[in-house]
Amino acid sequence: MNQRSAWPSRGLYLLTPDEPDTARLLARVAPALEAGVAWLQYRNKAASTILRREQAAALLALCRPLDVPVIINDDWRLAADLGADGAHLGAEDGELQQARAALGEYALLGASCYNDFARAERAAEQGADYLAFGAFFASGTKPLARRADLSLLPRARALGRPVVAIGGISPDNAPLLVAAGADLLAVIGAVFDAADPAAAVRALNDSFRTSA
Ligand SMILES: Cc1ncc(COP(=O)(O)OP(=O)(O)O)c(N)n1
Ligand SMILES: Cc1ncsc1CCOP(=O)(O)O
Ligand SMILES: [Mg+2]
Repeated sequence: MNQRSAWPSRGLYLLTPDEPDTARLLARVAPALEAGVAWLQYRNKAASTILRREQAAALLALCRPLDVPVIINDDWRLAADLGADGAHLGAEDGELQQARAALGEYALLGASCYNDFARAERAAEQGADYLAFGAFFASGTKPLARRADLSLLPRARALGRPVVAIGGISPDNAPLLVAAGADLLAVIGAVFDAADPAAAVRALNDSFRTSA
């Protein structure tokens, strides 16, 4: 798509749930997008290679007209093949420099930094566009996720990249994270398990207005 500087660097970073049915995935994501999402990550830890390709392509088609960037979790090769807007790499997901070479200078590349500031410094040096920390709270989606301390967020701002917080984020605890320095809140369950996902998106977005 276009230049990453054109995308917002503050707001809700919505991650998809492990939804096996592509039509239903789109039907679940669309109202959330309407309610206001800064970035979307395609994440499906249960899908086959074929299904991930189908779902990622379908989400790209949905998001393009809305100018919402689509970032592919785990698999920068799939992101490159589909011309997605970026990729998110954790500790097991390959090298940032290889992803950059494949995806180009305008791709949004994210790195999981867990609770590890030194890892964030290295990721920034290696070209990550944003740095993700967490889990800050108990996550129903990923119960065994490493936990992170809130004190990382103000420190991470010094690295000069958007700071993403993840893990058990809800409208109740979101203002804490924003006040501590998170630029983007990465969320799955609080939106997709909510009775009214669009209302949950609006409530999460409110935390950027109520916090300093
Ligand atoms: C924005 C964001 N932050 C962290 C993660 C977690 O990445 P990873 O540690 O590779 O774990 P999985 O998501 O692959 O289970 C993420 N996906 N997005
Ligand atoms: C992928 C990931 N990494 C740390 S927690 C988590 C899951 C986030 O989902 P939820 O918002 O439902 O806790
Ligand atoms: Mg991963």
